[in-house]
Amino acid sequence: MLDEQATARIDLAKQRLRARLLARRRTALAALTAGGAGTGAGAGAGAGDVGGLAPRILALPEVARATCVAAYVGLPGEPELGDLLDRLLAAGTQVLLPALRTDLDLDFRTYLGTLVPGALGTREPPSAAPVGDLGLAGVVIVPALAVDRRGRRLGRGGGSYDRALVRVAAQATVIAVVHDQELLDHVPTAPHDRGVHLVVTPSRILHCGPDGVTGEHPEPSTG
Ligand SMILES: Nc1nc2c(c(=O)[nH]1)N(C=O)[C@@H](CNc1ccc(C(=O)N[C@@H](CCC(=O)O)C(=O)O)cc1)CN2
Ligand SMILES: Nc1ncnc2c1ncn2[C@@H]1O[C@H](COP(=O)(O)OP(=O)(O)OP(=O)(O)O)[C@@H](O)[C@H]1O
Repeated sequence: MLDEQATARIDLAKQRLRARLLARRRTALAALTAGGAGTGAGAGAGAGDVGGLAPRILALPEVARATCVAAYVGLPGEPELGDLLDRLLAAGTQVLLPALRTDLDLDFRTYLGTLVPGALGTREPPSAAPVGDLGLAGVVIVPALAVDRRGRRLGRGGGSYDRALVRVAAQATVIAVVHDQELLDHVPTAPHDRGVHLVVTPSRILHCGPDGVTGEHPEPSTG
């Protein structure tokens, strides 16, 4: 266990980093909007990610073989996921999406093609959509503000995903999606923070382990 001072130091480091990363996303989004590129499908518009990450995520073997994938609906400033959710559905994959509860914990509901507005600017399956069991997802795709090469993840600060990821099966693959410049050398984390196995950016796919990157596509020397 960390003492109170150590925990406070980590929290402060996270808060500062979060503020910097969110400011950068806002600036990039403003520049994109000012440039007339539009805001994508109304959510998830990200600087320069035209076309989205869907094809590369769908081509991952872990995703291709999963019968149930938990994902999320993009928010403005996040990397553009394109039509990932609908393509998963079309492939016959069960898709679970988060619905934000008032305590900031997440329910996961089955995506059946419709979304309604949720809290804090999110969009979620309607409340009538069947609740899904996150423990049955073979792949869990999570949003992040930053990730490091060991798979340590910084979220928006609600602890939503830290709590949700506790419910994920041990053998599931957790994938974080960030912009290239949000792949950092070090992300401050506390013991409760849950790491990720794979990081997808608009130009790279990294496999992370406790000692750092264990594999990369494309290989750095060939890229
Ligand atoms: N795409 C996506 N979905 C997600 C998350 C996320 O980070 N990204 N979350 C990760 O945990 C949860 C939602 N948590 C959130 C936490 C804060 C804000 C937020 O700061 N929103 C803006 C706009 C608010 C509004 O429009 O009302 C803000 O408060 O300034 C949004 C979602 C679940 N779904
Ligand atoms: N498993 C948990 N159960 C209860 N509270 C938790 C849990 N994990 C984290 N928290 C609390 O949530 C708050 C935010 O945590 P943290 O800064 O790690 O969020 P984050 O990982 O950046 O955000 P998120 O998980 O929402 O993407 C902290 O006060 C933390 O104590």
